[in-house]
Amino acid sequence: MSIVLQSVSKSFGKKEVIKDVSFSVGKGEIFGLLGPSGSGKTTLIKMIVGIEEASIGDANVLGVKMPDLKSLQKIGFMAQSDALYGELTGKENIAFFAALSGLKGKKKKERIQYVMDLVNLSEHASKRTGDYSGGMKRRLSLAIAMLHEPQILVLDEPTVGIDPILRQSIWEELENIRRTGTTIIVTTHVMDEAEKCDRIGFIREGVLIASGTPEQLKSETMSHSIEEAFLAYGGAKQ
Ligand SMILES: Nc1ncnc2c1ncn2[C@@H]1O[C@H](COP(=O)(O)OP(=O)(O)OP(=O)(O)O)[C@@H](O)[C@H]1O
Repeated sequence: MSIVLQSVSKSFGKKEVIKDVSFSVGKGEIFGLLGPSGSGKTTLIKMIVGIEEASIGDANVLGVKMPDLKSLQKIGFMAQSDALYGELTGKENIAFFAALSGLKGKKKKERIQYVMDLVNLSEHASKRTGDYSGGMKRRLSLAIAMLHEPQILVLDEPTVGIDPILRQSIWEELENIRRTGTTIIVTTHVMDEAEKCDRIGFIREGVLIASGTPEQLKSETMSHSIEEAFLAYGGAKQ
């Protein structure tokens, strides 16, 4: 298993925002965390990346208990807001992050070209990112998260603010990345995106109320859609 959460709880002060959550994600799997705003999705993935530490329980990534600095090499993280330098071009931004991750010379050049092609940004590489559209910025952030060939890709709402056509293209990119054996965990509150995941976890008020393949979750609740299934498990309206 690439990611294993065992009875993880997280409190901020007296407020427990994650309550006894357990799930695991296998190599090459796309796992979606679905739940309304404030349900705890970001906090869960921050514990997987090691930005937050579980108050109780263990978050393990590739067999190592997080947080663990060395494991960061193996994880690509795309946060909810894009951390780009608006004055720099797409290529300069990506070269900056490539240098930070220790890539050099020919390998660096090759990786930059590869990830820029993967997210369809090569022809915009010389434009200032300050002039990029929201979707282009998200795609550049995705390219940056993938630069160092991470075994695990953690994406917090990668398609928020992106139109349906671009969203489709990002999902096609995720499929391509997964085919290379990369494990992907993604948060969303878009129901039709959840259908594209191999398995989904429904989160409500810090509790994992159900998990399984989209088909399982729908058939167990005799639902026609993921949204219906979410409501049937007791999830709140989006
Ligand atoms: N550093 C923090 N200190 C205190 N409370 C926090 C902190 N981070 C998150 N929370 C609280 O934890 C709860 C879960 O937040 P979280 O950001 O994980 O939700 P989310 O499901 O990712 O929401 P969204 O979809 O809006 O990003 C919220 O009530 C939030 O206010």
